[in-house]
Amino acid sequence: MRLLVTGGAGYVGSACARVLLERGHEVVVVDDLSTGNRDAVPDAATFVQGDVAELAGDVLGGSDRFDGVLHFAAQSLVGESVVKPEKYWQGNVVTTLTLLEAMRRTGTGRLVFSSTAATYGEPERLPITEDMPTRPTNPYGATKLAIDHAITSYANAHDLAAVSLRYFNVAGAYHGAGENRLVETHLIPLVLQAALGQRPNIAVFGDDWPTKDGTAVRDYIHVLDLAEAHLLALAHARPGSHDIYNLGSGEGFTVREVIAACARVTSRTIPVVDAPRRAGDPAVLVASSARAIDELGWRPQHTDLDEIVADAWAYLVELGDRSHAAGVH
Ligand SMILES: NC(=O)c1ccc[n+]([C@@H]2O[C@H](COP(=O)([O-])OP(=O)(O)OC[C@H]3O[C@@H](n4cnc5c(N)ncnc54)[C@H](O)[C@@H]3O)[C@@H](O)[C@H]2O)c1
Ligand SMILES: O=c1ccn([C@@H]2O[C@H](COP(=O)(O)OP(=O)(O)O[C@H]3O[C@H](CO)[C@H](O)[C@H](O)[C@H]3O)[C@@H](O)[C@H]2O)c(=O)[nH]1
Repeated sequence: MRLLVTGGAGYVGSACARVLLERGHEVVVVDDLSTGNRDAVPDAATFVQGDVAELAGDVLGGSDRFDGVLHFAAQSLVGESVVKPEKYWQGNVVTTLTLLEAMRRTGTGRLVFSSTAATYGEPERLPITEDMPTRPTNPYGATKLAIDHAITSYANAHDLAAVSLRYFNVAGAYHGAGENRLVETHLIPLVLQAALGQRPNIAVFGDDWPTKDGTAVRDYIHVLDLAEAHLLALAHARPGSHDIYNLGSGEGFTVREVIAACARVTSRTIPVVDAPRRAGDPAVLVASSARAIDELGWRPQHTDLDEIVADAWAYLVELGDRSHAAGVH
């Protein structure tokens, strides 16, 4: 297929672009490099630098038709979304509505959208299934939920073939695609940067959550397993239908367990400090991926936390001075 990958210079988008190319697809990446890196875009992809909201019409309307779009481009930091919600409503909802219109006008019929566990908010029970209430606890999750609703109505009214993948916490690395953001807020890369001495310590946000050690629980999914799910979703998408799938490894780890895994894998001492809870964070998020396993035939292969951390560590070590964090203290 000939595919538009928005956000293909970012962490997840660049890993998926690699896997799509490996399977023989043609990939055009549109990315404004606001949080992504030019050198993360695979050489075999065509790269167009700029804002999806401005470029989607022109790119999709070009002489060669696209078979589909994988839409990764987004603002995606929970904490930032609480203090700058306007950036999230504009950058996520308005941008995606523009993309959906460009797809409709150009007859581009297939969409795989990066939704999130953050659409559910604080779950009533665990693991989280797709039929549970969606009550986001932060603007980031609210914007992704609004987009999911918009996609459903485009599928119903305009025959869009759409799949939303609700990722839980993505981690690990694949062939040069890993987490290297200018402003890093995600737990595993921050802990590993502390292990490398690029940061003085890791702050644990809250030790009074209702969990086994008082720190928040998340479900970490390997970026390569996630990429495989995108390929399956592309093949599965049917006109007039919008299917939603949770994607996680199905096991929850506390922040302290993640730090312990990082210490094991790196054999380094990781200085830890306690800090207040982060605004907008739910206590526990653990996925049921049963629907993706049943309907997409998804088989996650890299669910072991130490393996996930080891891949992230190998990426960071190989990155060396090219890491944005190398100069940060
Ligand atoms: N990383 C996770 O744990 C996680 C979990 C759930 C969902 N997601 C979703 O997955 C997607 C990818 O996340 P990521 O972690 O790779 O983030 P990222 O910040 O590494 O990548 C996002 C990419 O999109 C680009 N971008 C943003 N807005 C753009 C715009 N308007 N036009 C063009 N390019 C734009 C950025 O430059 C960046 O390269 C996001 O939609 C995010 O909400 C991520
Ligand atoms: O320095 C830090 C960073 C994070 N945490 C904690 O570690 C856990 C994981 O935090 P991340 O920032 O790594 O990830 P989030 O769970 O906040 O969010 C991630 O997963 C969500 C879905 O679960 C979203 O989709 C979002 O895009 C993605 O960033 C949270 O409890 C957070 O409070 C710390 O204690 N210290």
